[in-house]
Amino acid sequence: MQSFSQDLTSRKVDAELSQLLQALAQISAQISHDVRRGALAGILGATESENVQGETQKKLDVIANDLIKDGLAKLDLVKGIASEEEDDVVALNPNGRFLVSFDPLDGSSNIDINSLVGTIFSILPAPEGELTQDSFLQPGRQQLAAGYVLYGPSSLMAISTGKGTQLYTLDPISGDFLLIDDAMQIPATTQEFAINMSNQRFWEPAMQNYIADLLKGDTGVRGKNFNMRWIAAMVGDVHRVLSRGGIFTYPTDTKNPAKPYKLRLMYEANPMALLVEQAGGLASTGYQDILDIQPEGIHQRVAVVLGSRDEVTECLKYHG
Ligand SMILES: O=P(O)(O)OC[C@H]1O[C@](O)(COP(=O)(O)O)[C@@H](O)[C@@H]1O
Ligand SMILES: [Mg+2]
Ligand SMILES: [Mg+2]
Repeated sequence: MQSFSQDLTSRKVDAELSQLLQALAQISAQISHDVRRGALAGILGATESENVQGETQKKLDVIANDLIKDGLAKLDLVKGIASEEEDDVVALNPNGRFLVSFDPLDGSSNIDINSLVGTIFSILPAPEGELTQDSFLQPGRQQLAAGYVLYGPSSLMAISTGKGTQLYTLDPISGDFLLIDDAMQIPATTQEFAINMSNQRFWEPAMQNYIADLLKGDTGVRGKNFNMRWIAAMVGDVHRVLSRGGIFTYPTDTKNPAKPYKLRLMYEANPMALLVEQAGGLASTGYQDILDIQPEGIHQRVAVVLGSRDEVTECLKYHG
């Protein structure tokens, strides 16, 4: 099996981008090690602080954030970072070629129940001049690379540098990620959907009608039965979609009018959209391809509908 670094070389990935991706892989291996030790590594439970989005930070949110921030600071390649757990952008090397946005720990509510969590990241080219939030506000199509690491029964890493989506598994003995799928492909059709059904009454009519037709199964217009899954960690739900197909959505809702969307564009939706598109799937807000959105803020939230091409297309018909 090829190691991650061998695979990047054989794909002719730019040497510095490759170095940055390998650093992210190494840091993730460290996070994986801490996740695996659980209570023994002192990672469980909450801190006394909140992030800029008003969410209580879990200890592992902060530990993972600091591991990534400190690891990237050592590299000299990164001009700045934007993280779910940092209010503002953090400047690193003024001459760095890259910007990295990341969700250090996705699925925070799963940590204390020993369920799936992961890390999601997105790499953009660094514009000239002083680093500000504006430096990051580039549409997702500009991403040079994106990936996630899923800390599950085994730790897996999915990466795209814009030429397909590759999957690697962590060998916990050597600490290396090894290539296990060099071209992930999402089946175009599916009978599986993922949505937080408890928000049903708050969705807009388009989503209400689409899900209602899935629930009618072979007695309704879809003429087939659907199964439902919800891991409550986007990284786990998207990994399932990449592995065996499906549709995953966190749609617009009116539960909290000040917060109509849940998922963050820069470090959740954009990187996942690149991985999904590069594996033959679609990623939309319901009205626009996620990768075409012109971002307006580093912590901006968006509606997300992604997965199997034909099923996402079906869902988009309801949106008009
Ligand atoms: O609590 P809900 O409504 O099930 O939401 C789950 C969603 O929230 C998230 O956990 C948000 O991510 P964070 O844990 O990084 O804040 C997504 O990964 C997931 O899809
Ligand atoms: Mg998240
Ligand atoms: Mg998070």
